[in-house]
Amino acid sequence: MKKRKIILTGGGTAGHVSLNQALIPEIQNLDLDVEYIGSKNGIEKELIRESNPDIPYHAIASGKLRRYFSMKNFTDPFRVGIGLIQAINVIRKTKPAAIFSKGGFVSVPVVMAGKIMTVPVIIHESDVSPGLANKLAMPFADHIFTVFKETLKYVPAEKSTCTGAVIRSELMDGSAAKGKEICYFDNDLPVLMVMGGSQGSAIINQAVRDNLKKLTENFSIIHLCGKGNVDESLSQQPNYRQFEYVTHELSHLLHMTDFVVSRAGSNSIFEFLALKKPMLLIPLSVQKSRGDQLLNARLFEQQGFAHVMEEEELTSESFMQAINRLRADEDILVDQMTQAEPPKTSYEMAKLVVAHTSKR
Ligand SMILES: CC(=O)N[C@H]1[C@@H](OP(=O)(O)OP(=O)(O)OC[C@H]2O[C@@H](n3ccc(=O)[nH]c3=O)[C@H](O)[C@@H]2O)O[C@H](CO)[C@@H](O)[C@@H]1O
Repeated sequence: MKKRKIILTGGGTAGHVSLNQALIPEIQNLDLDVEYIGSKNGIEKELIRESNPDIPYHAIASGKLRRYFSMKNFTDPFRVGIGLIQAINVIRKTKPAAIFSKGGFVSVPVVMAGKIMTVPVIIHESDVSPGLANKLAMPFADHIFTVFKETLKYVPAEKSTCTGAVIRSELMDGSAAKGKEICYFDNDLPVLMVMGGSQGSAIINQAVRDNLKKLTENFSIIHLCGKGNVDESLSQQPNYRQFEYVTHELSHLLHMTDFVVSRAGSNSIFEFLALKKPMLLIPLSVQKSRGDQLLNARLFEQQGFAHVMEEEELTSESFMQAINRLRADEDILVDQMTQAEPPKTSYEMAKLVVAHTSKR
């Protein structure tokens, strides 16, 4: 008998893809097929091809929805229109039982196409405040899942559920010994991981490199610095390893990590929470974003899971002070994190998604 199928969509940054990557094998285990709609050149194409090469990937045209002036603002609506027609064609051919959208610009025409073709649409919002793409998609959605309960005040309550965070199961199964093999650190210093979100953060990279001598006297540093941001002149620096972006290695690196400095993207911070890593969060500022990371970070701080430093407060000196304070508060932070509600597994989340599919 032909299996029912779910179309997943989402892209632009890894934060809009990583949940989908985790859900794909679980949905397959629940005996449904999965196909993906993403953009032609976005990070989702690369990530899905690498983690789930067995599923069909349909590339559609997508336009960015900018809040600022750009000449592309005049051409991108046409691209969104083309994307909509392409998504309708994919849905017509594949006849999915549901569409699950993780957000990002490419997901908007897919969600609209789902509504037009009367396919149940579920959207997922990871941040406290919904992103622009999800805001546009909400009227077309049958159901909305949120990670934070605080998000329920920004979304239509009658069709929304707070599910809590979902953690990729492989992240829980890392090995510190394998992490040590990857980094070949030759000391017993505590390990500090620096992650500037999936794309790296110029301002955090600078703060680390400005303080590298002092930092490496006290820590071994794993620096996830983003594509194109490796500084080759530092490749021989003792106790310091740089990576543009890591995939399957991440679980091992996290298991050997004692402290984290990070942006405050929703997926990352819940991963650190699940693994009980004391974290210093430096969220993207309101000047550069809608302020979603600031809200995520402040909620973590209020619950005693994290320390927060705003970009505007970041100097070489304040950075070192904040790291020393993080180290001093290790036990208090770990204790609070131990009391946090455990995250959902990808399997539990996949079951929730499948429960919203149609019978066709
Ligand atoms: C600039 C921007 O738009 N940022 C948004 C984006 O962030 P971003 O894409 O950085 O998203 P998150 O921090 O939520 O997730 C990043 C994911 O990438 C993974 N990872 C990261 C580095 C690495 O080397 N390897 C790796 O696997 C992390 O483990 C995590 O699962 O989506 C988040 C979730 O909607 C938002 O909160 C952010 O505001």
